[in-house]
Amino acid sequence: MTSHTLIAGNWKMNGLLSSLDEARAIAEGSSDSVVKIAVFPPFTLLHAMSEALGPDSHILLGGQDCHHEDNGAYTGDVSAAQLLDAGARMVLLGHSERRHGHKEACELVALKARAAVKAGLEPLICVGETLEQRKEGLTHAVLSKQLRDSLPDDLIGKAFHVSYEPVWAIGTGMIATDDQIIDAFALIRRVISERFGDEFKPHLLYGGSVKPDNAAEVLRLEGVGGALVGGASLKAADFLKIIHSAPLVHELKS
Ligand SMILES: O=C[C@H](O)COP(=O)(O)O
Repeated sequence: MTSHTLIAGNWKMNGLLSSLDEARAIAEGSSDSVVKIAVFPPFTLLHAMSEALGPDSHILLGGQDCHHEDNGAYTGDVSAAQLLDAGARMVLLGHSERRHGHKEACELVALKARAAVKAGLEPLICVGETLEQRKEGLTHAVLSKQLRDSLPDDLIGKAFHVSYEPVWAIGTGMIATDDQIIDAFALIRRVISERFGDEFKPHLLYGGSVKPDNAAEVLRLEGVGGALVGGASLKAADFLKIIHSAPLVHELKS
């Protein structure tokens, strides 16, 4: 069974209205690609980007986080329904910059995932170990716990994606080795199929220092269904090179 490769760009806290030109250039430069493409701009650009790309754009937009409640007195937060209203179809959850920077626990990520699917968004849930945890031989234990506790039962039968992002590979230029990625993906596939059944095969992405010059190698690895790209998604020229180096489809392994 095959699925379209998903290349997702996380702009993090980068981008002003003037950056919409990059989004337009990404759309124009990938109009003939069947690779699934997603961009996660900051909240401030979501609606403007949706308008700039138009209602029939092949670029899927997503929020970088959402609150777990539908609405209420949560200053500074954004609900899943508000993301949808602004043009999002997806939402990033459990990114390590939130798990570590904002001390978000797995249980909170699970509540957010529940709110996301309830609103009709596809969650892209991130998991990954720190360098210390890897050195201590805890990678499998950490990934298993994050997957077990961050993925609610509400995801059963819903479209969602998981990205393996070793924390030490994010923004460092130090991409994980092929063996490390293959090993982590085998574990992630096993935990997800134990939890949701063999039939269920979400997109599994790799994230962490994916660049135009290493994307093709990562994306050809067994079971890698796409990439979550940070820094190299900010410039259309770089992001397009990654999109064009991706296989159009990949095998879904059980
Ligand atoms: O969400 C994206 C990841 O954090 C990867 O970021 P990076 O490509 O800048 O290393």
